[in-house]
Amino acid sequence: MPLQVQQLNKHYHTVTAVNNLSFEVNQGEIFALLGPNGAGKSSLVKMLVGFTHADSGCIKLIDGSQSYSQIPAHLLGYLPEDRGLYPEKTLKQNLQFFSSLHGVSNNDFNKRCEYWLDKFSLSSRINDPLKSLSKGNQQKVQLISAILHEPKWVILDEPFSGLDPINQELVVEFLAQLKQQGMTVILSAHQMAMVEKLADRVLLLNQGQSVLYGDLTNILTTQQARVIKVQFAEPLDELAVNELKDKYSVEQIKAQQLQITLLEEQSLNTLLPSLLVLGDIVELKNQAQSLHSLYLNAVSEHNKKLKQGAQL
Ligand SMILES: Nc1ncnc2c1ncn2[C@@H]1O[C@H](COP(=O)(O)OP(=O)(O)OP(=O)(O)O)[C@@H](O)[C@H]1O
Repeated sequence: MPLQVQQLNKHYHTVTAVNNLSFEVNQGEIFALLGPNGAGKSSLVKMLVGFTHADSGCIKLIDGSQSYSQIPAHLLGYLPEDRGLYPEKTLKQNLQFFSSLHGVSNNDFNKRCEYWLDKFSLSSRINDPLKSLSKGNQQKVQLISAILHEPKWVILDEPFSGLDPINQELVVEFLAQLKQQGMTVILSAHQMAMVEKLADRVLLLNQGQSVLYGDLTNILTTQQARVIKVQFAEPLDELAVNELKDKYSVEQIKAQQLQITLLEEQSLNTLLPSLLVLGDIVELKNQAQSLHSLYLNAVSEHNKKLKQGAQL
């Protein structure tokens, strides 16, 4: 396992940014860090790249026979939260500067620069000052600057931010291509539709804690089995529905239709008798879940648990 994070903690004064976090990133995968604003994603990324240090816990990266306590600069391509290129310099000068820091030869630089600028439809702007580009196009140049040296590990903090849907799709292709070339990609993002297309595995953070973690396809399939849509023959009695709401997470979609999300400790077997009391069932089926709705549910459940814990 090339990257292992164990029981990591990071505090800023009274704020716990990362709370007892453990996870692993497999070589060659696209690993998505998700979570609401302030969940701790950037704090975690800064520790992974060695910009800040954990208060406790450990990070272990294995590369061949070497072991590191962060992702070392020579293996890393990094798109930081605070973007930092030189606005007065041309696209080529910016890209050349970052490549030279990593010792990329002129020949390799020219080939890769031409290739990626073409991919992002920026070839005609190569000699323009960066500041003359739109914000989104500047972001694309910054993405290219992070990978021109073809690092083994790529960490991208919000690569989709500020991009229109067409350019978001281009970044999806860009990331898929990095994976194809054998790079391991860790990205933080708020665009669940993009993450769903791309990510092999995800870690959803809320208030510094892990809320969902694992293989994305498995998570979506498991969750689909937990969300049940039930169609009744007759409109439902309000009091009876409220009683069901005391025991289950229930959303009344129409007068004759409910959607129930089962918690981990609940099952369809125990739910069924409570449903039959409500009336005749016409149809009962699993509801496909998007990562977006899964994210909202998981964060909301976690916030409820934290609130209940605080009240005890
Ligand atoms: N340098 C700092 N000093 C004090 N508090 C900080 C610092 N950096 C982060 N925090 C706090 O740590 C928590 C986690 O912040 P972080 O930036 O890691 O979240 P995030 O998930 O990256 O958020 P976003 O999606 O908005 O970028 C927040 O409460 C934030 O205010």
